Amino acid sequence: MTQEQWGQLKQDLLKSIGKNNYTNWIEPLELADVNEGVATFSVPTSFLGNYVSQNFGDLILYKMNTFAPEIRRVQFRVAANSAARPVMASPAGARPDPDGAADGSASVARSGVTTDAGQPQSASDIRLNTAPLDERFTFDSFVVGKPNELAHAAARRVAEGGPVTFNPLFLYGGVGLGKTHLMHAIAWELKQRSPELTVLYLSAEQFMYRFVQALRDRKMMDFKELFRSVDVLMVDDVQFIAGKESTQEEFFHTFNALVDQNKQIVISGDRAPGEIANLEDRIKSRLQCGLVVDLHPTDYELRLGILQSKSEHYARQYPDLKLSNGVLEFLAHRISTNVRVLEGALTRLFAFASLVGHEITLELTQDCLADILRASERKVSVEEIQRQVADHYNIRLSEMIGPKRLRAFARPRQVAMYLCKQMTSRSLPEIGRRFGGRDHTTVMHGVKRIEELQMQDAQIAEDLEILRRTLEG
Ligand SMILES: Nc1ncnc2c1ncn2[C@@H]1O[C@H](COP(=O)(O)OP(=O)(O)OP(=O)(O)O)[C@@H](O)[C@H]1O
Repeated sequence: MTQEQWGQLKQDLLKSIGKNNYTNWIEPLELADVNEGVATFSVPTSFLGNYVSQNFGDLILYKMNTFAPEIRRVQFRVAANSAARPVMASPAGARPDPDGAADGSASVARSGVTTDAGQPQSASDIRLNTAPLDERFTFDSFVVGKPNELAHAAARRVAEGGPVTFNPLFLYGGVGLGKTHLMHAIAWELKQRSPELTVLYLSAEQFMYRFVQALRDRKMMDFKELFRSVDVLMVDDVQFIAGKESTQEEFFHTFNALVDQNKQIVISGDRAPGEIANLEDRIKSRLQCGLVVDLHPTDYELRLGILQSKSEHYARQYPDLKLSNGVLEFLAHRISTNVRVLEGALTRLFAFASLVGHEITLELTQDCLADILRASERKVSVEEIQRQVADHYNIRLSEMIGPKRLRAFARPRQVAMYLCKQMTSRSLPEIGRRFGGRDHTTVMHGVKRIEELQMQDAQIAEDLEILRRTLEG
């Protein structure tokens, strides 16, 4: 593998991974040596090497193999003239610079956002496994609704910078409701508005990992200096330190030192501070000193908003794909677990539809997401739907299921069929059977008719909304 070939390969990588990734991660690499099937790259910082190894290692190896099939492995070494020093001995070495700049300074990183992913190390010369902030997690991409509006407003307030009004900001909520997203959004915004600030974002697990490492390497002074010299400290998933006494102790001192200096702290947890078991009382009370805000479980409107926003993104990515009316509504109704699951469902749906080159219809959605839908299925039965709809329209159950085609019965019947299709995972033939043994094409026609009507007829749209809410309990 020659330097010239590596040059060509870099151009190839630029096309595959985009300019930003290329500039941040590939440009700083130098091909140092290829020996006995191992290609060694020299990197300016251990962070960069570790990140590239994890995220692009396979791709680089794959592409190298097109020139040099004998290469079996790629590895990354911190350049001898760079600071190949323990990360904690020199905080700047721990700086995962999203701009990809080589870091040669020995003081605490300024104008940078420092992040840690908290995974174990993968190479002996790389002390910390760090990761940049997720580019997707910004305020722009965060959809605001009733359940998260307070948390969002508080996060915005902190992200504006300026005098610290509440310290700490404590964000909590269940799995996948946007805590990490908001933390990253604050960090991005601060970085943009006040590049001179040092913002340190890390998980509580990573805090512990660094602490333990510092103890082991007798670098506690450096550790303390790093954590006490930041302008903004953000610690994700604080519940992790529960039950870990020495880490709690150190966290407590760090916390106090920063509050004394009037530095902003943002913490997230999976529950309110007072409810985290095995967390020292003095820490609980410190965490409650500022503003504690809750990300509530999503409601239908928020889920729909998030789906709409994400599907706009996919529409740009897959411009030829059509999305039928009612699909997003269906998903927002049926998947109420958390946003992560909702996002995963949409990603799979678009990827699948683009593979088969088919419009995203309700049928395709149900096929493609059968497992997710089953897992989050509400216990609404066809019978319950029929009963509720009959009640709503003041007709008898026997009239709804019976053979009469009078409009006064037929329309409620179609509404009920539509709701069965939306709210249960029953197939069209199954639904047909439960509506007096009707054919699946009759059900399909009914479902289509209601899909059209709800766009044109406000009364039908309202009926559907009321019925859904009642059925969801
Ligand atoms: N309001 C929202 N608008 C847009 N995307 C959201 C929203 N809430 C959550 N998400 C997305 O859902 C996914 C999960 O969110 P996030 O990782 O922030 O959850 P979390 O609360 O930190 O979960 P965990 O407790 O598992 O750490 C992310 O991809 C995030 O972008």
